[in-house]
Amino acid sequence: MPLDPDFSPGTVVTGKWKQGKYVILRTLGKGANGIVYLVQREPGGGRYALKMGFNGVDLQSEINVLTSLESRYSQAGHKSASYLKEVDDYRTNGIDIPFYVMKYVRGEPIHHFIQKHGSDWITITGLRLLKKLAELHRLGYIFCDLKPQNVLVTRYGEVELIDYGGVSPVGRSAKQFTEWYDRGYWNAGSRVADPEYDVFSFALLLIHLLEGDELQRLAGEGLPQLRGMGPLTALIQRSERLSPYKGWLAQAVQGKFENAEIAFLHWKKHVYGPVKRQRESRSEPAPRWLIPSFALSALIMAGAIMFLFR
Ligand SMILES: Nc1ncnc2c1ncn2[C@@H]1O[C@H](COP(=O)(O)OP(=O)(O)OP(=O)(O)O)[C@@H](O)[C@H]1O
Repeated sequence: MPLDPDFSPGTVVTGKWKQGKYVILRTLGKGANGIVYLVQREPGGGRYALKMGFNGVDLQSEINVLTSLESRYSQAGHKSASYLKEVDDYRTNGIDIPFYVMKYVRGEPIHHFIQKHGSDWITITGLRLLKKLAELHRLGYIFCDLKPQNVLVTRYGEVELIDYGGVSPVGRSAKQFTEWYDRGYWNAGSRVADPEYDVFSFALLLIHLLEGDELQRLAGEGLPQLRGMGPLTALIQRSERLSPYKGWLAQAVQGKFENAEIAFLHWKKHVYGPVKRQRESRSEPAPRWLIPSFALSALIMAGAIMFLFR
C-alpha cells in the first residue's frame, strides 16, 4: 500500500542504516511521487532537501537514476556530483519509509521567477537550462519531465533541475511526462527518450512562459488528433512576444536540433548574443567628440556657481 509520509516540523528523521539525523524544518513541496522537506542535519550540519516517496518502488527507481548519475558525474570530474547526499530508510510505526537527502536549492520555479523579475531574464536562464540538459544528455540520460515546476532559479539567476523521477536512459520510453511539454501530446513525435524530446519540452516551456493563455487555448481546442505542429508553428510565427525566439523555436518544435548541445550553441549565438550586444551598446563609453563638450559644460557650470556665490 502506498505510504503518506506527512510529518510535522521538529520531527527527527533518523536513517535506519547510516544513522544520519535530520530535523524537519518545513515542507518544501508535495508532488505526485513524494513529499520534500527542508531539513537540518544534526549535529550542526547544513540544510538539505529530504524526499520521502508515497510509493517505495517509484522512489527507489528515482534513487537508482540519481546514484547512477552521481557516479557518472564524478567519473567525468563534474561538480554536480554532490547533488545526492544520502539514501536511507526511516523506520517509524513499524514501517520503513525510503528517503533520500539532496542539495537544497534555494530558488523559485522559473515561471514565478520570470513573472517577478521580467522576461529579460529568459535569455540567460534559458541558456543555462540548455547547458544543464546538454550535460545530462552527454551522460546518456534524458530528463523527460521538463516543466516550469522542475526548474528552480536562484536569486542570482542560476538554474537547477529538480525531480529526477522522469529521467530515462537514451532510447527508452519516457516514463513520466506532463502533457503540455510532451512531444507525443502535440503529435510532434514519439515518446522515446532522445535529446530532441527535451529540446521540444524546453520550447513548450518557453511558449508557456510568454504565451501561456494561447498555449492553453491550443491545448484545449479540437480533437486530440487535430492537435499538432501546424497550430504551434502558427503561434510561433504570429506572436510578438515570441519574436526574439522565433527562429530557435521553429527549429526546436520540428526536432531540427540534433541534440541539446547544438540547441545551446544556436541559442547562444542567435538569442543570447544579440541581446547581450544590445545591452553592451547601451552602456558603451561616451564617444570621443562628447568629452570636450562635457568639459566645456562643466566649466560653464563652475563659472555660473562662482558667479552666484560671489
Ligand atoms: N532540491 C530541492 N530544493 C528545494 N526544493 C525542492 C527540491 N526538490 C524538490 N523541491 C520542492 O518540492 C516539490 C516536490 O518535489 P518533486 O517535484 O521532487 O516531487 P514529485 O512528487 O516528484 O513531483 P511531481 O508530481 O511534479 O512529479 C518541488 O516542486 C519543489 O518545490
